[in-house]
Amino acid sequence: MSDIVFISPSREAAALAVRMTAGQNDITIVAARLQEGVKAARAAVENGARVLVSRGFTHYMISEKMPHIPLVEVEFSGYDILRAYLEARQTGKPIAIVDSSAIVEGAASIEDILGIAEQSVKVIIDNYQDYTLGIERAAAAGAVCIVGNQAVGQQATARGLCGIVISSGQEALNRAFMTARHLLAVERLRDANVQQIETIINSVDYGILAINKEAGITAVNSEAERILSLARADSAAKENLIARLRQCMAAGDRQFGVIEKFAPGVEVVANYQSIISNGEVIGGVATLQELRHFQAVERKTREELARRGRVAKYNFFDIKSASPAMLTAIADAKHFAKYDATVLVLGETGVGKEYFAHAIHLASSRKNGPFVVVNCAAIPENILESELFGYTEGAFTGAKKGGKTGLFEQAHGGTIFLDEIGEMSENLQARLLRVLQEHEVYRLGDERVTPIDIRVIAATNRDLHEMVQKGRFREDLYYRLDVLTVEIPALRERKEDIQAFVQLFIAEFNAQYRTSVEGIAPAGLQQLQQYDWPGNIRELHNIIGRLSAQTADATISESDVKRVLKYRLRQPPAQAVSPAARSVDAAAIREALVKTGGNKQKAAELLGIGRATLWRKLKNMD
Ligand SMILES: Nc1ncnc2c1ncn2[C@@H]1O[C@H](COP(=O)(O)OP(=O)(O)OP(=O)(O)O)[C@@H](O)[C@H]1O
Repeated sequence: MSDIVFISPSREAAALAVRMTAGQNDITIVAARLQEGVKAARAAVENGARVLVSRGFTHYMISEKMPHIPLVEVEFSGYDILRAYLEARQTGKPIAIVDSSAIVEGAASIEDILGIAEQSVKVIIDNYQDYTLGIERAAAAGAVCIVGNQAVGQQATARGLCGIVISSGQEALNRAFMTARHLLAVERLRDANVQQIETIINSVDYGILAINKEAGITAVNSEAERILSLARADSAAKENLIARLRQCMAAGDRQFGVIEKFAPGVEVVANYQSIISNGEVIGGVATLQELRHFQAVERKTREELARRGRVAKYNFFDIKSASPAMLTAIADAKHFAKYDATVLVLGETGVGKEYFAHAIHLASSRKNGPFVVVNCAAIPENILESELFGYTEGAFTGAKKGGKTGLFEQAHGGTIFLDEIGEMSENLQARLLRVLQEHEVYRLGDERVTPIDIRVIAATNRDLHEMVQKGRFREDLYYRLDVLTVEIPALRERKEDIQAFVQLFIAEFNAQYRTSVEGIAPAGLQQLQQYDWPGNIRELHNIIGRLSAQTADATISESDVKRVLKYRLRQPPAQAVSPAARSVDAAAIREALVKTGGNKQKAAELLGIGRATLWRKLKNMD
């Protein structure tokens, strides 16, 4: 079956159409009239016909019974009527035309041309069932030769009159077929559009349900069907949804984020929106998403942030102490967390400044935002600048295609932790000051400013005040940073915490190394408490790691501890020493690097200092 089907009420027209379309297979011709014609039309559509063509009352009946199918009417042309009249005139009998108003009115001008207008009878019939009546009226008016459509012609002949059939000629059929082909092209275009829209609405991961002005559903995607089927009373949920949508349409507005309870345990976040065309509400569309989907997305976002190291891991629960100085620091930090202001964390290397930064972020209103850690000493200055501020494509040789978002921008809505702020170059200090003052950043190579909403937590083990006096740190930046200050005491000032850390770290390494160390001998603990801990908790952590790996027994003995501490580069001093004396000197660094074959990570561990601290010190060594 072709896409176009011509249901021809007349056999002659059907035969003509077959001749006309020979060699083309886009039109199928079926000869059938009236009820049979409708049946044939139905069968054609069932077999895939997209456009129908018909004529006269058969056309009229198909259009009545199948209003949604594109249907073209073969209209008689002036030639067709003229041909019928010429044939009628040849009989020499009184002529009448019996047909629909369009044909009868069209015939009037032809009668004028032929000069037979005066004597001919005109009968208009508006319903195909009226044609018998029409013929009788024509006969009563004295007509013998009856011109009309196929049904009229045949009926007149059957009544003993002379029936002349107006049959569609080539021109009328040509015109009808051209219109049908054009309609088919439009249909195909519409199919493609519908297909495209259907694919789009089915590819989104939320439900879409649209209705027209009369509340008839015009679109529903598979996700909407799935969500609706979750509600056991499926149709009730749908009714409810449509009622809500109609309310929204009546007001011509939209409602976003409405939580609807569809069924026990099934909550849906719905958005309702009116569809407005030419200032008139012509429908509405609802989008639906299960609440648990949002929760999953939020979880995924957090996981993604965690994967990229953009999430804080420690909170105040992880920072415990029995030392009064430390308890003060914790209380200060908890208090400051509530204010959305810059915090400066001071303390020697390895005291846990970063732990504090994590905890402050998680106790603040920004806890769900990103937490970005930047170690200003670990990254060379020019790289640090592009890392912090980002750059546009082509900003410098080697700039990544598409540019890069800076860490300040990545921290938007959250906190950026600038560790080792004392190591920042003057240029970067100036740029940071601007960020703190203006709350905006410029990417390298870009004129445009990007507003950002971040909280800065800065940390240093340097004496910033002294650096300001020596002109090595900007005074204005120092005063901006030194507002909410937390000072973390060194481990040697809180020896009461050593035992708890030892237990904590033993458990950590047991899990990591699959060992089963149970504890430490009191004399061993005493040794640890006498040690100076220049590398603070980080150093203690490393020492316990080594002891856990080396100890063969369940308990770490005094001699184990002594042996490990003996290998420390600096022996524990008898009493507290000045900060200058505590610092790891250049000779010790060289020795550590020699011992570790130049491995900086291992050298830092051996020295009990952070890797970043080692890099910084190396930078300052000649
Ligand atoms: N509260 C704590 N609980 C457990 N371990 C801790 C704690 N605080 C610090 N540590 C240990 O000490 C190490 C150093 O901590 P952190 O990085 O926070 O110190 P820091 O003061 O920022 O050091 P640096 O100045 O060298 O950057 C951590 O990796 C961890 O092993």
